[in-house]
Amino acid sequence: MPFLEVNGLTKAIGTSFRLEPIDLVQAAGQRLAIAGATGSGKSTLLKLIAGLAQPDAGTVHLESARVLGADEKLLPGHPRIAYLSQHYELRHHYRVEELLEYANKLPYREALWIYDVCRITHLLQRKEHELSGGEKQRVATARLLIQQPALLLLDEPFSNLDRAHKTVMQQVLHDIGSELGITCLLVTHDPLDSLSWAEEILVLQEGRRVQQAAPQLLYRQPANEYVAGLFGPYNLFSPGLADAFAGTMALPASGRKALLRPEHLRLAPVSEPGARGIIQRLRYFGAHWEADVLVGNATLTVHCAQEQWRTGDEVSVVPQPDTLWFL
Ligand SMILES: Nc1ncnc2c1ncn2[C@@H]1O[C@H](COP(=O)(O)OP(=O)(O)OP(=O)(O)O)[C@@H](O)[C@H]1O
Repeated sequence: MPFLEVNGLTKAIGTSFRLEPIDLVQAAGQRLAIAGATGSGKSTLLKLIAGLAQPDAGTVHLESARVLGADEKLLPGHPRIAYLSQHYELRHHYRVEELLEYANKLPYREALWIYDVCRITHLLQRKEHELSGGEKQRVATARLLIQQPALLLLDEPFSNLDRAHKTVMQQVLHDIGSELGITCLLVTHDPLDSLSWAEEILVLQEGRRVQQAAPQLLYRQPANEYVAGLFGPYNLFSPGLADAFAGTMALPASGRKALLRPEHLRLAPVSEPGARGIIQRLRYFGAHWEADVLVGNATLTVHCAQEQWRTGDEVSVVPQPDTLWFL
């Protein structure tokens, strides 16, 4: 049996939301993320996996043993599953070391290793109110890890973090898996935050599983527009425009809509074959520029590497080979 196995997990909340039967399998050590828009059911699914809510139907097994639902136990939860909520709490006025000692089941040297992995060793003497939000989150994570879980579930670990703290948390999560051997499963409304971490991402839309795949595949070959939008900007071509582009790439016409990311298009002089258009707007994003180009009655967004273009320029929009994705 796999490390974590979810079968037909279902839950209705009120009359307006229902988590449709969800199946999922996670191997030990596999870095898995669940992504979806606000209200798509991510937290509901995570709590069901943790045994903190009661499913209407379906089962969760961890290491071959069934995880009981919240109504089947006096104290909801599972000793081998740690759950880091978005609303974790640390006791006020205590030093970090005291907060951790209280929960620690490990010899001090082993605990110190976990504090290193969580990048909090330098914070041990600080009091709770002297920590930033990102530091508090890493202390809360360490407090869970010293209780020796096999599976760490994290609800939106990157929300409300600035870029620097987000990067540290991404490194911490990576090391929790690779150095401590603890399997992590996280949920996020912004899958871009976990692209570099996750080996696989399951996407939820209105309580349904719409796609599960490696991040590269989800990014380039999304199942629908909703998945495409979760992973950043995209151009949606009408069937007519898609077929025109397909022609420039020596692909057969399909009569279907197609999707292309802005970086899969480039601007070229009109002498190059492509779709003829006029630059309407240029935006600067540090590492690249982005141009809005009017092609027929569609506005395409195109990455451009240099500052060589001006608003009003007539250009050819050229797709990169093998990037057109038909929906
Ligand atoms: N206690 C509750 N009472 C009523 N409705 C709820 C409750 N908890 C969740 N819901 C509803 O269930 C749906 C799924 O909620 P859930 O928190 O699982 O979504 P989510 O994808 O985690 O969203 P977010 O990213 O905003 O946390 C939402 O429509 C939400 O409004």
